Amino acid sequence: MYHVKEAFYSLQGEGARAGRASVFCRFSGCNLWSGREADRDTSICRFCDTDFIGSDGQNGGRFADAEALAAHLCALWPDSRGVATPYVVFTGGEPLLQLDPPLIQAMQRLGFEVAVETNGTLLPPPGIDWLCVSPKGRAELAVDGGDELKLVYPQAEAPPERFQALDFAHFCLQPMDLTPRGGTGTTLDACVDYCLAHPQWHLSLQTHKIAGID
Ligand SMILES: C[S@@+](CC[C@H](N)C(=O)[O-])C[C@H]1O[C@@H](n2cnc3c(N)ncnc32)[C@H](O)[C@@H]1O
Ligand SMILES: Nc1nc2[nH]cc(C(=O)O)c2c(=O)[nH]1
Ligand code: SF4
Ligand SMILES: [Mg+2]
Repeated sequence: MYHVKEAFYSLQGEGARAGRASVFCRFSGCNLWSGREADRDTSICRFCDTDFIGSDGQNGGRFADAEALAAHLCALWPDSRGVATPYVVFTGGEPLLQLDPPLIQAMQRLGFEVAVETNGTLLPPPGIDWLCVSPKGRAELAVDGGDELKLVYPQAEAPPERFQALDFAHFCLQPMDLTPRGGTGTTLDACVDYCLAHPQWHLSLQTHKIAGID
């Protein structure tokens, strides 16, 4: 059984593939935070901008098997008449608590490229087409390579230097949105300064928030 908080069609807002049309599947639950505000300040990950509790969001629900969830997600992709490869982004919550080879293969049989956004604490199943890892300072990293390392910056316990020699094709620095913790704005200026001083790192803005889309 897969537990899905919500699913929607939008543009990938972040990272090296920002701007690409994508079906998002947001799984319920995370291993680094319960999702309850009362637990935020004592959790391993404390800056999360996402509600991933339950399965009550848009197009959310519980799905008995990979075929049922794959068909549900496929129906969110527009008729692109073969000119654009369908793209699904599995996120959460922590998607690697639930994503398995049958679901990856079911999406690929339907013609989708499969992307994942993970906190990097769990080993990914085989077959993922685009792996984005976003390390969290208080959590041990279990993944040492992938397509994209997307670090939310700054995190006192996760300086970029710790990750720069890992086996990733893209290194992205993403400003921390401070509003989930009751602040205002983002840490954009600090990210700009770091990327200027360390050209290995590319700036990743959360462009969906700028565009006002999901
Ligand atoms: C909500 S997480 C879900 C996937 C996975 N649990 C993870 O952490 O990568 C999706 C992405 O949003 C990033 N993110 C979460 N809260 C953020 C914030 N306050 N500001 C900027 N990025 C944030 C995460 O680091 C991750 O790259
Ligand atoms: N548009 C959009 N792009 C995203 N990229 C990663 C997201 C996530 O929450 O994992 C996300 C999201 O929530 N919305
Ligand atoms: S690991 Fe990801 S989903 Fe979990 S609390 Fe942190 S940012 Fe949110
Ligand atoms: Mg998001």
